[in-house]
Amino acid sequence: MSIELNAVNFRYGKRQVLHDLTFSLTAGGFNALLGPNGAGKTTLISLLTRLLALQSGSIKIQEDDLRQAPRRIMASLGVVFQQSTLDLDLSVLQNLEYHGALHGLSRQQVKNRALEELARMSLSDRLNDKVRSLNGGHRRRVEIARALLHRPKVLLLDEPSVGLDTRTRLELNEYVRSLCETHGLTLLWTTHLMDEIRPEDHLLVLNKGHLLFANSGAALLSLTNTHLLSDAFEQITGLRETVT
Ligand SMILES: Nc1ncnc2c1ncn2[C@@H]1O[C@H](COP(=O)(O)OP(=O)(O)OP(=O)(O)O)[C@@H](O)[C@H]1O
Repeated sequence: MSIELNAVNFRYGKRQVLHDLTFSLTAGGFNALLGPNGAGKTTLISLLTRLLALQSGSIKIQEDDLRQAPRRIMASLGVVFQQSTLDLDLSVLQNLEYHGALHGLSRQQVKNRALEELARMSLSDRLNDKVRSLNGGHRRRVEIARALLHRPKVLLLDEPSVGLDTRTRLELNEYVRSLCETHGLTLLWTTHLMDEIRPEDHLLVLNKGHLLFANSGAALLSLTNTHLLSDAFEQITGLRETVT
């Protein structure tokens, strides 16, 4: 499913934090939104999910304008926010049931779909466990399963690997990539960590609200005449990569 932004600007009060953003995402593929802290990644996700209202410019998802067809667009989006929104004292299934109900799914549908997604993650046996008992990587996977319950065409993930150790981060990244193939999803993964990115990915590099680059990782390597994406990122943003 294609996503296109055209001349999007955004201000918090008088402070402009997104500047004239025009780009599109590769349909059915892994798109990486890269940028250091404060670049505007979360603001952009908030506009796409309508948590913030668009002030100027337009966002189109598969020919639908976000302002004109918000319901249809929201039904086609799945979102994993930067801060976890799971209730730790509810079971995995209970966390999913509420979300399913919001999307008009019956309990049985939720259970079937939840089992389907959790099986893919080898977590079927944790359906009735409290989320509190899961490790960080598994909690993130449960959030992804929840975001996929209503079978969206687009999955937006806002820095999903924050707080995870390197191995868990990379496993999660690998898993999400496999979803592009199994679900035909258009994926937007935001991060500031270059080891989560591959040369074949479509990259959008944002810094201080300006789009610095929009093309493949391989094109970024060629543009900066470097061999490592981390060096290329450093060169284009003028910043060293920060690991949190
Ligand atoms: N509610 C707000 N009011 C005022 N300024 C804000 C607000 N939210 C974010 N900002 C500012 O907007 C800019 C972009 O922030 P945003 O959170 O979108 O960036 P980000 O790339 O997601 O950063 P991070 O990686 O730290 O989450 C920053 O300068 C931030 O301080």
